[in-house]
Amino acid sequence: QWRGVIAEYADRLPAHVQERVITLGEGGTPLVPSPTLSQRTGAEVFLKVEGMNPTGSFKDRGMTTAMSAAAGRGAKAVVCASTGNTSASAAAYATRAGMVCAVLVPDGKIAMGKLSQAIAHGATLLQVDGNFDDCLIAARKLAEAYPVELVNSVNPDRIEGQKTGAFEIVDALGDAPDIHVLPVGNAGNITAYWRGYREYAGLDAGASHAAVATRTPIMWGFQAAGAAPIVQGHPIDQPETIATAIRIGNPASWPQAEEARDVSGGLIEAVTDEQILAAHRVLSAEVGIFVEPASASGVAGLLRLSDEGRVPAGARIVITVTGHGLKDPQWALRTADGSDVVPVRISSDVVSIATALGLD
Ligand SMILES: Cc1ncc(COP(=O)(O)O)c(/C=C/C(=O)C(=O)O)c1O
Repeated sequence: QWRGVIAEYADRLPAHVQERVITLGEGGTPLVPSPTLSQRTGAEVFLKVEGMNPTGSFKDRGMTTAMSAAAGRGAKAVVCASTGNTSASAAAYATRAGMVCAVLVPDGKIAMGKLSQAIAHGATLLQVDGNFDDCLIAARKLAEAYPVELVNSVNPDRIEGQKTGAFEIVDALGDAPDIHVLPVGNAGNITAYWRGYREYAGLDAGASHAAVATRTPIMWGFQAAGAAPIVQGHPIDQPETIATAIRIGNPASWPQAEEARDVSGGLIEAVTDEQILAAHRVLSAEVGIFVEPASASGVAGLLRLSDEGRVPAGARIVITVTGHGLKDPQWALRTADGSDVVPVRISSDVVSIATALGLD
């Protein structure tokens, strides 16, 4: 029985998250080989399916540690800014911890699934007149001025929890992959994976443990073209993308993301909304995995680099797909040209149904 991220990796996590463990059984997510993407790219491609966490995204890895640390300090309330998944996760884990949860989200830019989760778990949700970056500034000021703990990925305990995704991949494959691919929004996750891979290779804080991996991977991060500050080299005041989870113009972990890119010999590039939606459809229609649009950004990037002949043949590649498709299901109900897919309405007689199914 998987015991959750803190119990499974206790010797690799700080003591202050272990005094009062708040867990919903997060982590231990599937690492699924993808013959479809392997054939398309000439590499050996695996998907780390983080939509299989308790609240449907990778955020749970960092929320168990951040909420446990807050509980250990006797906190009674937490706050976060969010494009949606952090708020869904914070609301669930705050409920588990018996704490009050306030979430600040960009007005009208949160996917319905995530909104319903935050409400279902009883969070106080404020739709702020501004974008995610404005929400994060407000949340940081609130936590400084009032007795509420900030659980965004600027909180180091979030990064500590999220690094366990890298541990699980090495534990499953026997070593680090050649290349790790993932979306980049606020850049906490690329920071966390890079930390996890380095520690498992016996570097940094991992130097006090026996190395599990013989190497670290090359890190490939992808931003949405309309929200690509790291790619452009400057903050984006009005970030725009249908991938609302990564609609972020001024990443909180910007320097750390650049360090992961540069030290690993990797890259951070942009993919268009069209490429993201095409990858989203490849995943659901050919691979069998349903993700929310932002989560397909890494697959979109890998497919583009493959088309450009930039994917090393035979490379072992892991792509983190970060959130479940149920978070933002509208994108499965639209065709490529944006028209709505309406399920066929039909009478109940079996002949009509057989005809509609092309069976007769
Ligand atoms: C599905 C999904 N995929 C990728 C990202 C980008 O990860 P980071 O680069 O670590 O920010 C997010 C981020 C969401 C939030 O930032 C939030 O929920 O406030 C996400 O929900």
